[in-house]
Amino acid sequence: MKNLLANISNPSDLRKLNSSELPELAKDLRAFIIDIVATKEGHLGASLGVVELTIALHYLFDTPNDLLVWDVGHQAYGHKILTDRKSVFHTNRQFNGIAGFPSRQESNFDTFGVGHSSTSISAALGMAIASNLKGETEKHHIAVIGDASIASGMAFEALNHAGVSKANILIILNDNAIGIDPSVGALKEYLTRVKSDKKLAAQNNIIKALNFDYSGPVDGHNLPKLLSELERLKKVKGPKFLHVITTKGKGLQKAEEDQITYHAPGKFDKISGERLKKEKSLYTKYQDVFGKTVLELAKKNKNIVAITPAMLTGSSLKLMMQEIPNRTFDVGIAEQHAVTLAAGMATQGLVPFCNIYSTFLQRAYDQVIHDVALQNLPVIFCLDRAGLVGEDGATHHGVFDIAYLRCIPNLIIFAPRNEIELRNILYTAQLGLEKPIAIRYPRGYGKNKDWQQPFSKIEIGKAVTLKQGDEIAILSIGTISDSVNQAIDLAQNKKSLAHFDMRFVKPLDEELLHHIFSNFSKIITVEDGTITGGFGSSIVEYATKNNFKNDIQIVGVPDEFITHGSILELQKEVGLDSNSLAELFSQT
Ligand SMILES: Cc1ncc(C[n+]2csc(CCOP(=O)(O)OP(=O)(O)O)c2C)c(N)n1
Ligand SMILES: CC(=O)[C@@H](O)[C@H](O)COP(=O)(O)O
Ligand SMILES: [Mg+2]
Repeated sequence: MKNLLANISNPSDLRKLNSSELPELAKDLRAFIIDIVATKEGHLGASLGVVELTIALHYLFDTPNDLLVWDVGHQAYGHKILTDRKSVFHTNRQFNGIAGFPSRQESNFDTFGVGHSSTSISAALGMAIASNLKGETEKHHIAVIGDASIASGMAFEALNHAGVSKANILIILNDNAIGIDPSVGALKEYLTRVKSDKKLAAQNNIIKALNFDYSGPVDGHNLPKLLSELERLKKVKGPKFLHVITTKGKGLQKAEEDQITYHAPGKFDKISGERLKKEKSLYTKYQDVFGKTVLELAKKNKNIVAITPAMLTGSSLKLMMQEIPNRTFDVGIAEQHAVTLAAGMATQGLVPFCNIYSTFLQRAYDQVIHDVALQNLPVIFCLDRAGLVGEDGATHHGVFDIAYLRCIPNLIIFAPRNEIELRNILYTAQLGLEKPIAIRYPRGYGKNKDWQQPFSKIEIGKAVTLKQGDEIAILSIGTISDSVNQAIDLAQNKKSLAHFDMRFVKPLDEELLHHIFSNFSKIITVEDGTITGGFGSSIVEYATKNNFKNDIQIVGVPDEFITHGSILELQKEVGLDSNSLAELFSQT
């Protein structure tokens, strides 16, 4: 059997095929995705689910002139392969390779940069309005959005606008009933009903009520049906909505059966789909330190509640969901709601642990300020994936949180040096701080086997001395202190280096700082967040305010967006690995 994909580099090649050949092409495309992701890793299930839809869209529409926007973009591997990137797809998400998400820098087929969800309808609507204003009335604008992503506030805001816009926009809802974890909420229940009750789709249809030409549900794996419905919609002007039903992981049995794991399964056998066994780590992931500790605390403190916006597995709050479901809330992709929900709970004496990846809290900034900090409500923000996250790249690095949180009054900011510190600050926070606190910790594993020690209370605003010295003071924050420790050992430096783990970005340990500034001529700050406005900046502010003239050097993430690659590669790139730090300390 000939491989149809072999002769296809871009949609112009694709459009030369007879439509009857497309199901065969779908098989080839799936096999290609599976083949590469099996060894190179990445997001799998979402792309497998939209293979037919991807082919149909590029076959029928005049991409890149017609504008196709993918929501999140983790499902766009097929799109990348069919748009000039087949030969480099093996570099997906790797350092110096192509990005894991659509990126305008990478291709003109990638009309909009994504990674965070629920932006596609707004972006496509903006493009459609621009086309109207330019008189390009025949242009098509298509947003492909998943069932979890469409439940987010931003997507609702865009639907509300699009429905009265008369813009030539087609919204395709790719409904597979799951996000990373199973989709939640009333919209999910409505969509489930629509799928089983065609009358409901035709009559009491909430999308129709918002002025869209609604069609569906359509089987998203049936190419002839998809093509004929898309052909029809191409001729309809104004806002249109196509409801497509797909199976996440389609075509790889294991991925269909275990959709949560196969969202991003790591390496697997491309034939059986079986995940390759990794050597079991002796250590625990920070997310599990959080998940296990919060569960332990919640068993004792009945006021504890926990919230996740759609990252039940990633945050490890699934542990608490399994045992205490009535106090664990997966609110879907709704970071803004998650924060204000926590604020409301706190007004009533509950103790909310609001777990949000550092990068996704960016979306709920006003809620943190206006709903939590301004009212001084004791919400406990747990910011997972802080620092460089690796292969997800620029859209996902949690490097801005220190800078964007540090300027907010009332907020305590803590970065644990290790698992024990994380455990103890979670314990301390639920004892009652009468203030909000943000606790930031990284992606991946810790380094202590026996972190499950008896709880001990952490004094707010108290730093610790990790190494005495008397010439250069190194001030670090969070888990980067490990690299600093190693660097101190490696440094070829005659000078005596002291190391302080400041722990709290806010409030700073001013007593210790006074001692440091009075006794060391040179101070180096090290953090895995942005240099601009971050922890180091807070030390410079302290020095200025107190009239200290010491030499201060800030080491951290430079003022640019950091690419994708392994965390170590990226640390090397920005000078935060132990060798780079050792070199710096040696030259000082
Ligand atoms: C603002 C934001 N919050 C959370 C995420 C993490 N995330 C990535 S994909 C995903 C699930 C998306 O589900 P859906 O839209 O249904 O697409 P599917 O994976 O099913 O194709 C989530 C929660 C994100 N990318 N952006
Ligand atoms: C696409 C997306 O936003 C998520 O799937 C993200 O990649 C999850 O990151 P973790 O693997 O760190 O949970
Ligand atoms: Mg989905």
